Amino acid sequence: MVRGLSAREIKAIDHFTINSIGIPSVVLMERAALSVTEAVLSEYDDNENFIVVCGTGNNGGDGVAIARLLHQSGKRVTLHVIGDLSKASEETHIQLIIARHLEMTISESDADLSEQKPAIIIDALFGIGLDRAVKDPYLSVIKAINQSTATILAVDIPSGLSADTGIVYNEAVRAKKTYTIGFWKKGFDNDQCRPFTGEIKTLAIGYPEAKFYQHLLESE
Ligand SMILES: NC(=O)C1=CN([C@@H]2O[C@H](COP(=O)(O)OP(=O)(O)OC[C@H]3O[C@@H](n4cnc5c(N)ncnc54)[C@H](O)[C@@H]3O)[C@@H](O)[C@H]2O)[C@@H](O)CC1
Ligand SMILES: [K+]
Repeated sequence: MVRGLSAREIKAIDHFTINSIGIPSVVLMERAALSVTEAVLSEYDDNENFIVVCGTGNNGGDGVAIARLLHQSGKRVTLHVIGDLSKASEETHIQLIIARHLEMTISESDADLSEQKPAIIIDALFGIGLDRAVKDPYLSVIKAINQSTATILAVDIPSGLSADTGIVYNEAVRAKKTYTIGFWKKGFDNDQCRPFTGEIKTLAIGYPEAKFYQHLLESE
């Protein structure tokens, strides 16, 4: 079994893939979105309503792209973006422009998160960039997600969980299933994270084979 990687190792592989191999960041993001959307539709295609809850980092960017792809496949998609949009990453900013051009409505509040009867909520608030306890507005959104009756699916890692330790800082999304991007996270080996990750599926998104990035991995 391939060992789980730390957030630092994955970020180094991302940087190497983008800057030394030459696969643009938004291409990786689009491939991540395509892989998650395909996996979600293969399992939950009979669902009509989706709520995608996004942060402003690249995990959020994955989420905006997933929302757009679900929208284009004819699903009813409500897209929430939580946080200061002016601080959105470059890739997430691009995804938001695309979504707006496709006339998707983008809600910046989490008001109707629990009222609506969404069949599925997709958690794209935080990914491997989470490095501290979550505060409002994210904290109340995570609680609202966990209180909903929806099926909860996490993008890359359930928001609130440390990718390195598998431990919850203070609150985390309790997902039924986690679609993790590219690599198994070191924290997933900690069984305490199972109530938050649910079943984990690792999705390939075109990272180079291990021989190209072996030199970036911390020694065992
Ligand atoms: N091109 C790329 O680099 C790719 C990135 N991917 C996605 O990008 C994610 C990593 O994205 P980012 O590194 O932008 O980080 P995240 O999107 O995980 O987090 C966003 C930002 O939140 C801040 N933050 C951390 N803890 C916080 C807290 N408790 N409260 C408020 N803000 C907090 C950090 O500054 C972090 O940059 C992965 O999990 C994955 O989903 C994938 O799409 C693969 C390709
Ligand atoms: K997430």
